[in-house]
Amino acid sequence: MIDLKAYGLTEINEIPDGLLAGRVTELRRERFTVMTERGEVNAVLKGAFYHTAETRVDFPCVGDFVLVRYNESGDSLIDTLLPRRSKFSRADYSGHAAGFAKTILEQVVATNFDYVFILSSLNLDFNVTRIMRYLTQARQSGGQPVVILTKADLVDDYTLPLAEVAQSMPDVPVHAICSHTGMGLNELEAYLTPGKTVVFLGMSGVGKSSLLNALMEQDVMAVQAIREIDSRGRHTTTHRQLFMLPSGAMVIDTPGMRELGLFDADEGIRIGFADVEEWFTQCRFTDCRHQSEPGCAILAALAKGSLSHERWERYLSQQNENRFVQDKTSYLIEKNARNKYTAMWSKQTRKNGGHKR
Ligand SMILES: Nc1nc2c(ncn2[C@@H]2O[C@H](COP(=O)(O)OP(=O)(O)OP(=O)(O)O)[C@@H](O)[C@H]2O)c(=O)[nH]1
Ligand SMILES: [Zn+2]
Repeated sequence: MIDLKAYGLTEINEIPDGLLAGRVTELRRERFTVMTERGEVNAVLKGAFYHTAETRVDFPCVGDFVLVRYNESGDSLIDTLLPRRSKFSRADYSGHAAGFAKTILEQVVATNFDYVFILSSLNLDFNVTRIMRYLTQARQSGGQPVVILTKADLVDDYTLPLAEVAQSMPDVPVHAICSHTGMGLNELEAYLTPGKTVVFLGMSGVGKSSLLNALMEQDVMAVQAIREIDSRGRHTTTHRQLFMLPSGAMVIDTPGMRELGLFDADEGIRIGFADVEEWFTQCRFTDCRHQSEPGCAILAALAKGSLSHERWERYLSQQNENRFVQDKTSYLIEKNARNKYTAMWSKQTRKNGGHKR
């Protein structure tokens, strides 16, 4: 018998006959893995979910507590979604579920977590404003925010950024860690107690997989460098989405949670490149692609030298990854613009005898 308290189930009213309480540990398409007191079961939703759900918000996701009708010889049936104490959701434009949902505006990506670890890297792109924006998001989710400054080994002195965060958000705990050496991980033990659940929020590359691996004491997630080499995708070792740590705490890591980080990266770019985006307001056409349009303020600024080529290129490439996640069409338009621009510029550079202007 598995005690579901270990999985974070706190209170439960009387369970109707024939049903078992459980927690969703994995979700792929419409197939669920649910941990129950009888162990892990495969489950699908009972039909009523599809008939009565207004939006996908009403569908169970990873982290949810549910009641299942246990089936010994096949799929169990998820009968009831229990109330959530916290959740993260994202806008969903996929339309996959259009057949049974009227409006798909929100897709829940993780629920019933106790802590939101806001990860931010101490090297290059350390940015307190961005951390504050994540903090707002974390507070709205219902989880308790904790700021984690990663890659402490890459800076000479992390006490300054640490103090800066502490001063800007006095009521939020902040810790500096290094997942490679294990430095600072002991400070996280206070949160990672049995039955507690954590989610990680933060931009791509801040070290979410690395921290998860360090806490799991084994490689359950491929970190970026490895991923590029074997190109087999993110989940090389396991497809688990709710991880039980050796400490008895759990980490929810769903693709949707990772996308939240990317969405926010867009705002980070907007702030970091406000000077570039300022030019857009001066283009003659509001839908200017800044390629060859007449009256394009970007092209004019580039020609005059009031906007440097390097900065424009950096802006375009930073938009890149983020766009791809948000909207594949605009990503392709952007990519096209970038290629054209690079080709044009290198032609020009060659004309100038190899010197970039
Ligand atoms: N020096 C140093 N590098 C680190 C540390 N943690 C992570 N990294 C490196 O940072 C890169 C990104 O790490 P990941 O753990 O894949 O980052 P992520 O947040 O999971 O990225 P996404 O999967 O894109 O969301 C990798 O090259 C890691 O080796 C650290 O503590 N110190
Ligand atoms: Zn323009």
